[in-house]
Parts: sequence; structure tokens; C-alpha cells
Amino acid sequence: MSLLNEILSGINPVSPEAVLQTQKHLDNLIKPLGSLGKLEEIAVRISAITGKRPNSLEKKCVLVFAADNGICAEGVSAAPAAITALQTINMTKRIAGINVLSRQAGADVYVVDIGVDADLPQDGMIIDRKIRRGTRNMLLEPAMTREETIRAVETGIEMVKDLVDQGYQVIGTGEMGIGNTSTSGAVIMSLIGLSAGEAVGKGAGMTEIDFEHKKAVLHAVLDKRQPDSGDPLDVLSKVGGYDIAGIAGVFLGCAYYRLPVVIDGLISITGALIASRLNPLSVQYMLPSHLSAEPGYRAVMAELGISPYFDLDMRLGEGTGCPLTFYLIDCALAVGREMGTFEQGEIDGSVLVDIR
Ligand SMILES: O=C(O)c1ccc[n+]([C@@H]2O[C@H](COP(=O)([O-])O)[C@@H](O)[C@H]2O)c1
Ligand SMILES: Cc1cc2nc[nH]c2cc1C
Repeated sequence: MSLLNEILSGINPVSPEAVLQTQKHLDNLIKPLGSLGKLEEIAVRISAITGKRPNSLEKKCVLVFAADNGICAEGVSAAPAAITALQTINMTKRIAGINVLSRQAGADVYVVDIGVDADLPQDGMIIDRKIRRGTRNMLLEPAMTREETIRAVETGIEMVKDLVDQGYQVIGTGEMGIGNTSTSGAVIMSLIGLSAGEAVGKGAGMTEIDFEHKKAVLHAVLDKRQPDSGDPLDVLSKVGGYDIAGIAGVFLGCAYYRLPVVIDGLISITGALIASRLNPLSVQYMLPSHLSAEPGYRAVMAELGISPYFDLDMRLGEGTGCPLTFYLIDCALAVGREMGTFEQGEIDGSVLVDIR
């Protein structure tokens, strides 16, 4: 059996007993019932995933998949494609946004070259899992072969296995790739049935005229490629990218190894959508972070049945929503471990009214 099929058939649901026990514990702490809102939701979700309580997720990282996109030849991004390689190198110099925010949250950053169209420095700072130097131009031909697509998804799964072996307890999903709001948009349009205007925004920034062109290109791409919306790997291979595929693998791998995994922005949630279509149980292991400014994000969230924890008008990508969510997770788990019970606080909790 292929690694992908083995992982897909080995994903189990989270623990319903841990959900009940954790909510019972939270309801016995000195506060009105449910008054810590989404922090309680996070604590319950983490218990459900780990199957135990109390929890403490000390070892955290963000996994950044870097890849180029052939569709950039059609002028779908105002940013030059060369920025993919440059910013990937900047991440190894620890000066990118993802490095700064991860440092604040006590999380490590790992950068994986899964398809950058450049020879990156072989200095041990970038994990070299390059499948190809960028995808093909999806307006002219399928972006990836099915074999490359599966290899990219399996790369994500293998990265999770390595991180689990190193003791990581929570993983964030990041990416770097000029043009990847277009590939993500095309995948979302195919799988959910949205128009380009409903799926994509201005990505890393572009003029109104260029934005109209980007949307027209995406409609032309779907017209030419005719991806099969019932086959997520067909969609991914025809109009996706190596980064989205690697991220989909991370979501599946985390579900298989029972690790919480955090969603970042549009590209990350597109990987989550692919994972969920391949195995819906994988959604139980996902935690959201922020609301991306790209419009397709809301539609995917709605399908996944989750809602973002915060909205800071962020649209950087790189995985930057993840370290912020790591901090929320730390807070939520500390509440579960450290807050006193009604008995310890000498308060009669039985008189309180449950308004949830
Ligand atoms: O994750 C998001 O929601 C997001 C929204 C806008 C832009 N980005 C980042 O910007 C790049 C893609 O933008 P673009 O315009 O080249 O498609 C890519 O490197 C992403 O990390 C990411
Ligand atoms: C500078 C720059 C940094 C990025 N990080 C993620 N996407 C990006 C796009 C640009 C243009």
C-alpha cells in the first residue's frame, strides 16, 4: 500500500471521552460557566486530540513549504517570482515575519524547499525536498503530474513523522510562493464551486486592473483544465501547487499521528480543504488561527465547520497566524492546569446559571 493510502486509512476520530472530561473540569473552575469562551473550546479540542488531560504543548514549530508557480508567467502576481527564492533564504536568516512571530511564541521554524525554481544554498538551513523547479503553467498544461502531486503530499506526511520523532507536539502550516493565492484560488473554485471573485483577492498586492486580469486567468485555467471536483488529487495536480500539496500532507500526517495542527491563511486552508476531502476525520485535528483577508478563506472555513479565533487584517502568509495561535493554546492549557476549582475558591458553583 502507498504511504498516502496507509495514512488515509489509519486516521481515527478524536476522543469523545476526553471532550466530556475536559468540559466537566472547565465547568468546575472558578468562573461563570463557559466564560472563557474560545479558550475553553481550544482546551477541549487539544484534550480530544491528545486523548488526555491535563495538557502542555511545549515543543512547537511552523513548517514552511516554499515553491514556485508556473502560472506567474501569466501576470497573476505583481510581485516578481524571484521573491520566492529570496524570501525563502531570508527565512533561514531568521529575519522574515514568520521568524519574528515564532520567536515570540517560542516556536521553531523549518523551511522546506518542495519546488522553488532556483538552486538554493545547500547550507543545511533549508530542508531540500525539491520535486521540481516550480509547477508548469496551468493555463497551458496541468501544473503537476499525479505522481508528483502524491509525492508532494507524502513529503508533508514524512515531515510530520520526522517532527513527531523529534518530540514536537503541535505544528503550524506555512508557505512561501509568489502566485500561490492564484493556485489556491483555482483549487477552491474547483472544489467548492466559487467564482474567482469569491475565491481570491489581491494576494501580495496588485492594482485593480491586474486583479481583473488575475480573475480572468483563473476562469480560463478552469475552463482549460476541467479538474474533476470529485477527485481532490486531480484538482490539486491540475491547478494546485507543490506547497499546497505538502501542506495537505501535513494535515493528514498530524491527524494520523494525533497531533494538533494549525491553519494559517488562504494557501494553508486550501491544503486543509484537500486533506478534508481525502479524509474528513482530519478536520478534527485542525485548529484555525486568523481570518485571512482573501475572500475564499471564509467559504473554506464554513465547509470545514470551524471559525477563526481572531481577525488582525493579516495577509502575509508564511504561517504567521500559527505562532499567535500557539500563544492562545498555551493560555488555554494553562487555564486547565492552573485555575482553582469552586471548592478551592470556596464558591458555591451550583447557584450559577448556564447561559451557553
Ligand atoms: O495566506 C494568505 O492568506 C496570503 C494572502 C496574501 C498573500 N500571501 C502570500 O503572498 C504570496 C502570494 O501572493 P500572490 O499575490 O503572489 O499570489 C505568497 O508568498 C503568500 O505567502 C498569503
Ligand atoms: C516581500 C514578500 C514577502 C512575502 N512573504 C510571503 N509572501 C510574500 C510576498 C512578498 C512580496
